[in-house]
Amino acid sequence: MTELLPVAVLGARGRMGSEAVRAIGAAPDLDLVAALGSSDPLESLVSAGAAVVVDLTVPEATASNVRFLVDHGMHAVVGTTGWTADRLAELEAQLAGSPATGVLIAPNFALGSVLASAFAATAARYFESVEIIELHHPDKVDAPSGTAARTAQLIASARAAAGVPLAPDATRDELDGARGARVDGVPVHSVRLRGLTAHQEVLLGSPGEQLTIRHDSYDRASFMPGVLLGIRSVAGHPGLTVGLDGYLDLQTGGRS
Ligand SMILES: NC(=O)C1=CN([C@@H]2O[C@H](COP(=O)(O)OP(=O)(O)OC[C@H]3O[C@@H](n4cnc5c(N)ncnc54)[C@H](O)[C@@H]3O)[C@@H](O)[C@H]2O)C=CC1
Ligand SMILES: O=C(O)C1=N[C@H](C(=O)O)C[C@H](O)C1
Repeated sequence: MTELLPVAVLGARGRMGSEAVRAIGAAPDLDLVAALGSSDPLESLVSAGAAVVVDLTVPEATASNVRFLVDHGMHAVVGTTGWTADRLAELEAQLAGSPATGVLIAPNFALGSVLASAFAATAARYFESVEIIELHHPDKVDAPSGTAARTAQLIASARAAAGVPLAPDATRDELDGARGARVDGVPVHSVRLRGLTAHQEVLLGSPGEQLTIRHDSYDRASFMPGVLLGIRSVAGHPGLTVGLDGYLDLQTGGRS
């Protein structure tokens, strides 16, 4: 008989955490050994024997949670937002002392979203203007979304590598926030609306044409295949991986 992989969830009673608990419970190769809420001690992960821990908590808690996991040699699959460049650098430094441990920081687990961000970064090299609109449920505590921030970073670095200048913008007189937040120079606009789940549009414009790359998560079920892929793959990817695309082959499968 093959051994089951012992998995724990942090934030297990939240919107994403409860969905992850269900998905892990239904997976024949995984064993849910702990499901922790905000007042449960992290030490119980050690006694439960968790090998992989999924963090779906809040931006204020996730960095210290992951620090604890790496300290205890547990692999981490993190969907929580709030991972600034400084926090990622600190985590990388910690992982250097724990070379067998894998951490996946995935701003978005939905395959369509990962693909949409990759398509947007490719397209952004060829268009004069680019802006992002992210749209979410109004219970979300952070803005802009982690996905939008990551997409903007991918777009900015693809444009910089291709020598594309900053998008033109003649705005001189602006009500604060009217042009959105700038993430690596890319304007990001956040909408919070009851009825929505998680949605994003990347608008790309050049003289006489526009391309819109849109992704919609209508249900948190959309994130679960990515969560399970992360759980099953993280031990095979020691060190830090940012973005589920790090575990996927996004090359086209076509023949030339
Ligand atoms: N990567 C992805 O695909 C996705 C990421 N998210 C992100 O996941 C995070 C959670 O989102 P939701 O589930 O919608 O939020 P939520 O507010 O429904 O759930 C968060 C849960 O974490 C708990 N919590 C807070 N601190 C904790 C701690 N120290 N230890 C254990 N539990 C703790 C809270 O009590 C709550 O139950 C957010 O950062 C969100 O942006 C959300 C959806 C998809
Ligand atoms: O809070 C959410 O709901 C989501 N958070 C993530 C983000 O901030 O990008 C992923 C997805 O957009 C849903």
